[in-house]
Amino acid sequence: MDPSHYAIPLAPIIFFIVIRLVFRRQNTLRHVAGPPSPSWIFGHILQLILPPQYGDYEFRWQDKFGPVYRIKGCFGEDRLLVADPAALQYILNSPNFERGGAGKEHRRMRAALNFGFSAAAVRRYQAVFEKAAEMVSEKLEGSLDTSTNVCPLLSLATLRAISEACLRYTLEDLGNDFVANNIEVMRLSASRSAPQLLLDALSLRFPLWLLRATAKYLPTSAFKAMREGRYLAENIGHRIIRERVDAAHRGVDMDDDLFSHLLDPDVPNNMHLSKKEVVSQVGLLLVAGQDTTANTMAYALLELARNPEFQAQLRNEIHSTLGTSGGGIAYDSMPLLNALIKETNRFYPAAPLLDRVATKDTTLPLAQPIITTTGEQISHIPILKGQFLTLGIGSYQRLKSHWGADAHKFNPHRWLDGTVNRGDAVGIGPYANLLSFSGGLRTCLGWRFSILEMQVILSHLVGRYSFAEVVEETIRPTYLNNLLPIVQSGERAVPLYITRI
Ligand code: HEM
Repeated sequence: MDPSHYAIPLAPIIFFIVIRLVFRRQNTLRHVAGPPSPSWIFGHILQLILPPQYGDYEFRWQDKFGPVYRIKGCFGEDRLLVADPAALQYILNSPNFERGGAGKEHRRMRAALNFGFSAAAVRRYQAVFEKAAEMVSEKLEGSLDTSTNVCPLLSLATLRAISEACLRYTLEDLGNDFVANNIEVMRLSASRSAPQLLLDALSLRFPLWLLRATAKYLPTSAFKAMREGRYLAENIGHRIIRERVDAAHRGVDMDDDLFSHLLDPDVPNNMHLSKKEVVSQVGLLLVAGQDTTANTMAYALLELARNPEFQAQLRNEIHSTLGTSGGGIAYDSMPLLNALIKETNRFYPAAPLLDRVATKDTTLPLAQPIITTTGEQISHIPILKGQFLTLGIGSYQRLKSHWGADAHKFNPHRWLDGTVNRGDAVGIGPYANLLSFSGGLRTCLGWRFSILEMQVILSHLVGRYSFAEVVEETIRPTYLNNLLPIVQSGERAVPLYITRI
């Protein structure tokens, strides 16, 4: 690729960064301890985002400096890496920190979308998840007793589940172009080139509007596939609107469907979305809910393959529960299944790093005081408006103080033997004191959806098949927008030997 292709889109970004650096205020983080910076241009960003395996540096820094420390962003910028539970709790629940996007608009969108993600709404999707699980097992039948990459199958299942539950569309309704492009986006997300990764690292620093404007013109294949994906998702959005409006005119009852609700003229004003906003929700839902859940399930199957004893115990639990349930399965009452799902979310959070920027001067409370480089012990850190913070969700979920001395080990038993139920943890996040689904004002809307989907699909698969590791493959959890399982070839894959029970 000719480097001049990047020059035009990068010029405004560099200009923006230089202006910010020139006009920055006195740094309140200068006495917070942290690792020495390896480079002025990249700071710690490459070590944080692109280590050989996710967490290689981050977890060592946490051991040395504690759950809050200073790192360098690009071009000498100071950033705070935060994994302290009280500080995370404060940031996630405070309007003084944003991720981008207007607060009021965001609250309105959440209120509108929440209709499709309440506990009652999600219970109604169980049959959809069961059909998605059936689809995976039908496809597996063709590749038993050989090494099979479960990632694409699980991605197709989660795409199908969101589409059927939220849009009332089958995969065929989404169209071949959409499904083929979706597979391409998934493939490219695991094989981005160094300039694309650098751009990602840089993009943490500039506002969303500038990123969007720039991304429009980037000539890389990943951005092209993403643009195509957005275009196709918008077409689906327009089609949904046409069909729902038409159905409403014909007096057809759309039966509590999310998108009919979003388009209902009688919904209260504070939840009303314009047609343009409704269209944009289609792409958001398909992207937010597909690979996050698919990768989490792939990691769960991988860990079961590594631990045949736990796998056999879980299979017994599944068989005995399915045998006695008479159809209405109480997934929440299956201790081993839920311990597996919790531990997988703890160990492999789909979004291990989240970024926030302070919208006001404020003070960050700490659960665990820190010693500054001047030897002072502090339990609060002043934060200036405009300060970037990186929320170390992955690091928080490895705190020995919270999860036990073996926090760096995958061990579902910690959820069964009382290690994490001592009651001294700060109540944080929507699920099991984990922050995999974020928390506070931007808590994942689909967390209940995702948990039930995983419960249904994993118990269906583990009940029918046995999973074994492909020993010659090394799988590296790698942070490429999502925590992806990457094999030696650079592909996103969890290859497993699968046999019928
Ligand atoms: C294992 C599965 C999942 C994980 C780990 C996950 C994680 C997350 C995280 C961390 C965020 C917040 C990002 C931030 O604070 O910057 C988020 C937001 C969101 N998620 Fe999920 N998610 C999962 C599944 C789903 C599913 C299945 C759906 C929908 C069907 C969904 C829909 C959303 C939406 C709409 C938002 C935006 C919420 C907002 O901005 O207020 N997610 N998710």
